[in-house]
Amino acid sequence: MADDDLARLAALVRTIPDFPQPGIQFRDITTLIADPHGFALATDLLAIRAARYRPDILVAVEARGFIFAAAMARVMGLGVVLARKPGKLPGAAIGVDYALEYGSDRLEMHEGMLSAGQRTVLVDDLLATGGTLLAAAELVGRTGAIAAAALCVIDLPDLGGAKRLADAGVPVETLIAFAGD
Ligand SMILES: O=P(O)(O)OC[C@H]1O[C@H](OP(=O)(O)OP(=O)(O)O)[C@H](O)[C@@H]1O
Ligand SMILES: Nc1ncnc2[nH]cnc12
Repeated sequence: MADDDLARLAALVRTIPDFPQPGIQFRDITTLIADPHGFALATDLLAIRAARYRPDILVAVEARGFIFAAAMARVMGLGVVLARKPGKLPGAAIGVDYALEYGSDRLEMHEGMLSAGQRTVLVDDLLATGGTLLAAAELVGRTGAIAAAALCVIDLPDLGGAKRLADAGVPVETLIAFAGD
């Protein structure tokens, strides 16, 4: 993977200060998603890395994780299980509450979507504190399936998410990082 490619991806992410609250540098990936070359490049690089973990299925985190996971799944010939924000899933679901860089939230997954021993790769757009992906990994673990890795486009390394996930036994791979916020 060329450094130029990664620099191109980083340049497509827009930074919006003080959103959603003062002091947060919001890394807006919508500008990368809207760029056809940037989106294809990010998706292809994530799919190549995800394949190394030999997943049977991808687990996508709402909302922007859905976009990347869907495109990766097409490249990889896999399906996608959705980890959704509360109250969205129509069937019986399991849920995990978690803390965010700002506030708190909950992820839910339909029961019966994963089976014991199945290998999953978790997909989201951005890793900050790691709370969201830890919650997704906990949901996967409750089903008996394996969270083999987590893949994101962006890492905010100052918030320590990669270490929290590694400590929980889930290696994280990211394409680009923004530090010093
Ligand atoms: O590593 P963490 O500290 O958990 O933060 C990362 C999460 O934050 C963002 O989503 P957000 O919670 O803003 O929700 P949204 O995708 O529904 O907008 C991002 O898309 C990740 O899912
Ligand atoms: N700084 C940030 N930018 C974009 N998404 C985020 N999710 C959590 N922290 C974020």
